[in-house]
Amino acid sequence: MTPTGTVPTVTAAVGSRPYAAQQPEWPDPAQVREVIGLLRDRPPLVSPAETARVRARLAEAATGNALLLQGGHCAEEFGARALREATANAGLLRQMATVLSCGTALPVLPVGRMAGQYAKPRSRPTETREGMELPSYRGDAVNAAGFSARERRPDPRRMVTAYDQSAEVLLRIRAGNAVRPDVPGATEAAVEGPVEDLYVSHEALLLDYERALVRTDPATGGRYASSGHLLWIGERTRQVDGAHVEFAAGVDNPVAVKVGPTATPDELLALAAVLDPGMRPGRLTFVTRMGADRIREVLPELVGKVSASGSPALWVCDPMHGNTRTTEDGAKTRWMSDITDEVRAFIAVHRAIGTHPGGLHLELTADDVTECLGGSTPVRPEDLDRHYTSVCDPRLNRGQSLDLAFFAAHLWGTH
Ligand SMILES: O=C[C@H](O)[C@H](O)COP(=O)(O)O
Ligand SMILES: C=C(OP(=O)(O)O)C(=O)O
Ligand SMILES: [Mn+2]
Repeated sequence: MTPTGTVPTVTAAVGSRPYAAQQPEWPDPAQVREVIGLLRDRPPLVSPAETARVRARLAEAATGNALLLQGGHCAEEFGARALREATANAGLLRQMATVLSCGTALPVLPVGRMAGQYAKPRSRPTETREGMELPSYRGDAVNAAGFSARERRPDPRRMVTAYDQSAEVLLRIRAGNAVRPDVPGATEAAVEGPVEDLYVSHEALLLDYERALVRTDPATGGRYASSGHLLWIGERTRQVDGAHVEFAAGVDNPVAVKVGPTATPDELLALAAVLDPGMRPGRLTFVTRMGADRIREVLPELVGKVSASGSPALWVCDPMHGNTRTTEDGAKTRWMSDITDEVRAFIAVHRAIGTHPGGLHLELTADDVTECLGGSTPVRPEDLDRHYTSVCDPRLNRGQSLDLAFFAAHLWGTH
């Protein structure tokens, strides 16, 4: 197996507007304008009060008094099956949060990669199979995963479906927040306990969609992104002078930035200055995704210099994206041993510096998939094609997710 590397895209300014990396090539600009108009008229998916609540909870994590548990699909899909999965995944995240909270004696904020995770950055603009070259799949908000010219053609009307599907997912999550059916023994009275309401997050990648859903907070007059509570900027679009950072700087939501092993302290200091000039705990999260083989070498200097600058950024570990490997058959996978090793190193680095290891960011599903390898009921290389359904990156299945929650609870509690 070979490691799958990532290289941040180089930006180039176009006119006075910052360059937006990783955007689809929409075939019909008039249709894009029409869709943007439709989205501008839709009600907000999340309220400013909810986003402010998430920010306050993240501020507690940033000051060492809570943890963030972010998780869900790499790429959500449209359709009824995905809605059932969203309910199951929300239940799994709540269970994991309970495990982590009991093991660490800290409140754990569960945040789904859900209700908006429909756009994907890709390493290559096209994909070639058996001599046929087509545009890469960029998430259900852009095109379809099937390998035909019709399915891969970017269709802006999919952004309206992304909005509608997000609204459906949110309905289910809100219902779960009210009754919490998936936490064993949970009753209305137990809601006071370690399980928090679940909120939603996604990568703010598709700027036509995100910009169309920016709303004004009637209480403050501020601008906020109404597409999700917590938005993040990916490793491939985190250029400090790029359009994604400009977008995030212009909204009041809590924002996160993915940070890979090629990041420099100066890049993170510049991002902190642009995204969190007021140094307000809860506003900015750095999600580090270094890879088990690089984290010990790369993370200490980044954390050391950013925290020495006075930035109150929350630090969270994504042990998935630096540990992707491709099998000889071309399937992307990840080993539980690499994932747990990166989490262990993440905690050790923060403990050594005296900063707070503030949580986890995971790709997972409650379904019994065979996409990541290992675990207490191990998935073996020969199992991979038995139930591999991800349209993008390999996810932990239910058992592997719970394994990781128990492992992390133990590590956080003892290190
Ligand atoms: O999360 C998704 C992937 O890491 C990202 O889209 C890159 O995947 P790719 O290398 O298959 O394009
Ligand atoms: C693309 C992703 O991550 P990253 O930007 O860290 O590569 C992702 O979270 O699916
Ligand atoms: Mn992914």
